[in-house]
Amino acid sequence: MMPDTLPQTAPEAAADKDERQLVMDVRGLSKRYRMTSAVTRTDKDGNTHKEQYYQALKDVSFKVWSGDRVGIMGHNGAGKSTLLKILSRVLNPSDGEAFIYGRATSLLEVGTGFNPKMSGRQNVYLNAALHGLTRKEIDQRMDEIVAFSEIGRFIEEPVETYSTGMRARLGFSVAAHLDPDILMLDEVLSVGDAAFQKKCLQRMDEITGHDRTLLFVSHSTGAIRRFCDRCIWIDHGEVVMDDDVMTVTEAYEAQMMNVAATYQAPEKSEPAKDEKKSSGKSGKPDTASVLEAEVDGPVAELVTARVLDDAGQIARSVKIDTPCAIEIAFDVLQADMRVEPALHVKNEIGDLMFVVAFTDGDYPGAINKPGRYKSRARIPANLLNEGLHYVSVVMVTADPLTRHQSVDNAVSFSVYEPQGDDLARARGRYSRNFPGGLRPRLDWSTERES
Ligand SMILES: Nc1ncnc2c1ncn2[C@@H]1O[C@H](COP(=O)(O)OP(=O)(O)OP(=O)(O)O)[C@@H](O)[C@H]1O
Repeated sequence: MMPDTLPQTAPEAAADKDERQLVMDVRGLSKRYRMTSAVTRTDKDGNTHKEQYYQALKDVSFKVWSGDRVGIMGHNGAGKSTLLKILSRVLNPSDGEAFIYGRATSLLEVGTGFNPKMSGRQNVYLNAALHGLTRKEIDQRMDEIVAFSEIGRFIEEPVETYSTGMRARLGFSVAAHLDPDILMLDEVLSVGDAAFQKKCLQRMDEITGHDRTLLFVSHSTGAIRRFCDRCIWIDHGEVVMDDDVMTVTEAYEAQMMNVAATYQAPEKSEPAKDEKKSSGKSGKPDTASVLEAEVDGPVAELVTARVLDDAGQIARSVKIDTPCAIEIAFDVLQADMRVEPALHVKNEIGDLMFVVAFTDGDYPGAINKPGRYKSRARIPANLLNEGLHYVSVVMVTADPLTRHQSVDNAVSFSVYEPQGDDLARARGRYSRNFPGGLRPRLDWSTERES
């Protein structure tokens, strides 16, 4: 069993990290679920075996210090919710311990703890009291909790009449006003409507800004980057990485989503890899009216491609409000063939976002000499939407437009939105996820006319 309140002076509590207080000490947590019937499971090495028990967590250990904003991510069924349930004391571990030194509030507890027959208001009293607030403290916060939840007059109705979203809104509202030292949230952003998400996020900012601690379970690298500074990656019940948020989310995207910011042409003797198919006369171009090459021998060949950030460093992830560049090196192999590269940019579900033709007026290839050329195309800040982007490189010659080589998904990168100035990031006051492939920031000017 986990202590409800804290041993305030655990040995580790004195051994602060950067002078900060230890607020959570998770030691060797394991969880085995007993299955009602034996099931066949496939482990991460691809071996299948029959099991009566399912090991959802294996020897999970980590420490959290005050002010840490920890994202917990992993594939479906990785064990994230199981971990959060144990930390929220909704579930007992099979092995190990989790000490919490501070007042922890979990949306899980608050939301699932509602009594369906009681009104929203009664549930607020009940839940807030269960978390140690006095009647006077609850009275002081009640209006704010109700207003924040946007439940309106339904606050007097029984919770069983609420939609899932309303329940989640009230749950978050109570959790967020309990003044917790540690706030634990499980995909809160996926429930409730999108406008409410923004309020939750702002509130998370407010309440995590003052040395409060956040544990946030999510599938979304974007959400974790926005709200966390550290990330724990759980895979098949085990911690595979625990580091700063960019290091972990980039590694996650590289492994789980094949994001790769560099491309190197295969050795001549090797066939091209499937996922980065290099095609000459075969393969379909993304645009119509491009002729296939009819000349003898290769005309041009992509040698390397890289995604670079604003500082010229290789980048697998790029902030939405900073420019980046696609840099390619290519060989022109025949004289008098004015080779020009083009870029095709797709989003993570494979929709073509746009094609960029070659527009470098100073291109030395205009003199038609064979040789190696290096070219950079700069993608402006505030153009792409959040999410993954895959860049294919195509080598063409004009008149008639002929495609000589196309390297599908040569490089990829993710665009993410950190916290900060919404007006500078084309977000304005729009709280939802932006639909559409692009998210340009246009210059608006407004005058009063009457
Ligand atoms: N009560 C239960 N009995 C048996 N197995 C369970 C039970 N609860 C969860 N599991 C199993 O434990 C594993 C981990 O589940 P958990 O919900 O913690 O994963 P998760 O990482 O939160 O997944 P998701 O991202 O899909 O929500 C899953 O394989 C799940 O099927």
